[in-house]
Amino acid sequence: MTQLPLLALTMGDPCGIGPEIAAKAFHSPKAHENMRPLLVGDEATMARAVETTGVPLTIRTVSSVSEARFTPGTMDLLPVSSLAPDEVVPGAPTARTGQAMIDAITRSVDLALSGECDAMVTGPIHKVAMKLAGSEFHGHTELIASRTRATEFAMMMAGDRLKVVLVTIHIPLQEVVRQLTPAKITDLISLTARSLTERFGVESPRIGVAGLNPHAGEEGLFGDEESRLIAPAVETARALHPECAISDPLPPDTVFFKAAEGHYDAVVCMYHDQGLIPFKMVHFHDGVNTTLGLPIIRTSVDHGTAYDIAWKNIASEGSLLSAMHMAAMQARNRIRR
Ligand SMILES: NC(=O)C1=CN([C@@H]2O[C@H](COP(=O)(O)OP(=O)(O)OC[C@H]3O[C@@H](n4cnc5c(N)ncnc54)[C@H](O)[C@@H]3O)[C@@H](O)[C@H]2O)C=CC1
Ligand SMILES: NCC(=O)COP(=O)(O)O
Repeated sequence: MTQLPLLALTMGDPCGIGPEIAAKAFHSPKAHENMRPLLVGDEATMARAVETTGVPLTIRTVSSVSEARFTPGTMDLLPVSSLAPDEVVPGAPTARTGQAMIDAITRSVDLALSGECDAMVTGPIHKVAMKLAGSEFHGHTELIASRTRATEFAMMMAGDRLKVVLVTIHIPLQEVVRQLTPAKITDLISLTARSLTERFGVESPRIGVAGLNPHAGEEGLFGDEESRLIAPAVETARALHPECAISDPLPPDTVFFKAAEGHYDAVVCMYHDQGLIPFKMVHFHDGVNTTLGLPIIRTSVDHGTAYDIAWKNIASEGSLLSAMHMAAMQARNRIRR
């Protein structure tokens, strides 16, 4: 990469806060520090977002990436949909608004796969809107993995103090134990180790592994998943990654504060909220969601569509700016290696 990393940003669900935070982020001087952002989305929706937020930003539509100029004060926008203003009602997604947000994602994936951009950064989408548009996928992670033909992928939530990676993602709690296997846990630890090195530049990763049960099972008194599933997975992962320090299954109530104090580069978590509750307590306004294991770089905001405050000019663009900077950082690390 001879130039600054080029990022394709999706506007997210038009009925949520995505367009507003994109307008605010593009207006921020931080959006042009060491990167070149291009918005992929809907022109009329973005024009309304600029008006709603009151940011002095000129929208410049382009028909290809090569036409973008990346001038501060200007948003280069590659249109992929043409929603009429009255089609976008805050908090009320339709099949058409859902399709518009999906089209922005798929176009950005294709730009990243073809090398026309160096990374993609996604705005928040609503899972119901995906369903209304007829998508078979629950969220970005599954859609992007399918389009890039990735078979081994994972959700990492990343911030300066805490990084968590999830063995299981969007499934009911009662399914979690059924879906945990030593092979799945080993693969996830292994993907975390490789990604910390390749994407984050950590040469000898220190990985904390959370247990599942209170007190990590308390020697079998409160459950045996630690000894039966997690400890064997850790042993295999240690043999595969002698360069890493991988913990035993640790009590989940203390592993996160130790990680936030710098003892671990990432914590492997057994289920969604085990990782996301401590993560959002620490990093709600600057945290990033990034997908590991893809052939492209993808980061995202850590929050959702916030329908309750959509189009009210309240939403913070902090997480989106962090996601942009993390995408640029990963793109630079990939080139360096
Ligand atoms: N990256 C993505 O696309 C994500 C999408 N989602 C999806 O978003 C939808 C709504 O999810 P919820 O659980 O309601 O979470 P949410 O993050 O949309 O909202 C939770 C609370 O945080 C507030 N909030 C969220 N983002 C904010 C921001 N930037 N500034 C200020 N306040 C903010 C909201 O107003 C609300 O009170 C769901 O469909 C969920 O699956 C959730 C997380 C990430
Ligand atoms: N809890 C994170 C979340 O729901 C985001 O999912 P995705 O759209 O990034 O797959």
